[in-house]
Order: sequence, then structure tokens, then C-alpha cells
Amino acid sequence: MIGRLNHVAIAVRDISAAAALYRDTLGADVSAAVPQQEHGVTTVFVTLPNTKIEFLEPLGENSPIAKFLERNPDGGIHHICYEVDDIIVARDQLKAKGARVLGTGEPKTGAHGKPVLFLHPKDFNGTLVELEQA
Ligand SMILES: C[C@@H](C(=O)O)C(=O)SCCNC(=O)CCNC(=O)[C@H](O)C(C)(C)COP(=O)(O)OP(=O)(O)OC[C@H]1O[C@@H](n2cnc3c(N)ncnc32)[C@H](O)[C@@H]1OP(=O)(O)O
Ligand SMILES: [Co+2]
Repeated sequence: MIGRLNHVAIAVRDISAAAALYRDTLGADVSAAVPQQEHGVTTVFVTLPNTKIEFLEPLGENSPIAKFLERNPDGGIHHICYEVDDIIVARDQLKAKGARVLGTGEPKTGAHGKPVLFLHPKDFNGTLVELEQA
């Protein structure tokens, strides 16, 4: 079911500082910041040869990463995103196996313009898992 590692997400309080750090200290290829209103975050993507890093900063009042940052004030790894061929097939298979799909269960459009879903961290070794349709 899961394929390539699409991205590893790091939640931060200051996405401009995080982007500058990776660009200026690590010499990384860093995108502009893009608000993702539907997700309650602003994103920056760091393009690596074999995957991406996604920086997340809270956006708006009810950001889903706000409490994570209260627990982790310096920031931290927030989720991992795997690619799947068909996100509805994957979702239904996962639900049939008892995994909890977060939100309404219907995919949202993610930062790459593809459907994404999230699986509860308590079901996957304490790690928030995002699925993105390849
Ligand atoms: C743009 C898009 C894209 O890539 O295209 C994105 O990534 S959008 C990325 C932003 N969107 C999302 O993350 C959507 C999915 N996330 C969510 O719905 C939420 O963050 C939850 C996963 C439900 C957690 O929400 P919240 O922290 O407010 O709830 P909570 O405090 O009750 O947490 C429930 C339990 O899960 C744990 N927990 C919370 N967030 C966690 C994380 N990122 N990794 C591992 N564990 C985590 C808490 O410590 C707690 O454990 P204990 O019970 O042991 O204390
Ligand atoms: Co993500």
C-alpha cells in the first residue's frame, strides 16, 4: 500500500527563521512560504535529492499543530507522509483494519494539490502518518 516517502514534516514557531537556517546554514533548496488555509498551517518545502522536508507554522486560530508546539516549544518532527496509488482504496483498507482516519475521513487537497489523509498517531507507533495520492 504505502510507497515513496513524500515528506517529513517539522513544526516550527517561526517558519521564516527555519527556512533561512536550512538555506543559509545547510545550503538547502527552500521554497517560498505558502499559506494552506484549509489545513491551518503555512508551509515551506525543502527539496532534497530523495524526498522533501515540510516546515509547518500555525496559521489562524484553530491550527491543528498549535498544541503540538505547546508541547514542543522548540519545534519538532510532526508527521511523515507516504505516497499511495489510490487514497480512497488505501483509506478503506485501513479502516477495515481498524486504523483511525482523522477528520471527516474524506481527503483534503494537500500542499502538492493532491488528496491527503491523516492517520491517528496512537495507531502508528506514536507517529502521525499522512497519506498523499501519488
Ligand atoms: C499541508 C499538508 C500537506 O502536507 O499537504 C499538511 O501536512 S497539513 C499538517 C497539519 N494538519 C494535521 O496535522 C492534521 C492531522 N492532525 C490532527 O488532526 C491533530 O494534530 C491530532 C493528530 C488529532 C492531534 O491533535 P492535538 O495535538 O490537538 O490533540 P491531542 O493533544 O488530544 O493529542 C492526542 C494524542 O496524540 C498525540 N499527538 C498529537 N500530535 C502528535 C504528533 N504530531 N505526533 C505524535 N503524537 C501526537 C498527543 O501527544 C496526544 O497523546 P497523549 O494522549 O499520550 O497525550
Ligand atoms: Co504534510
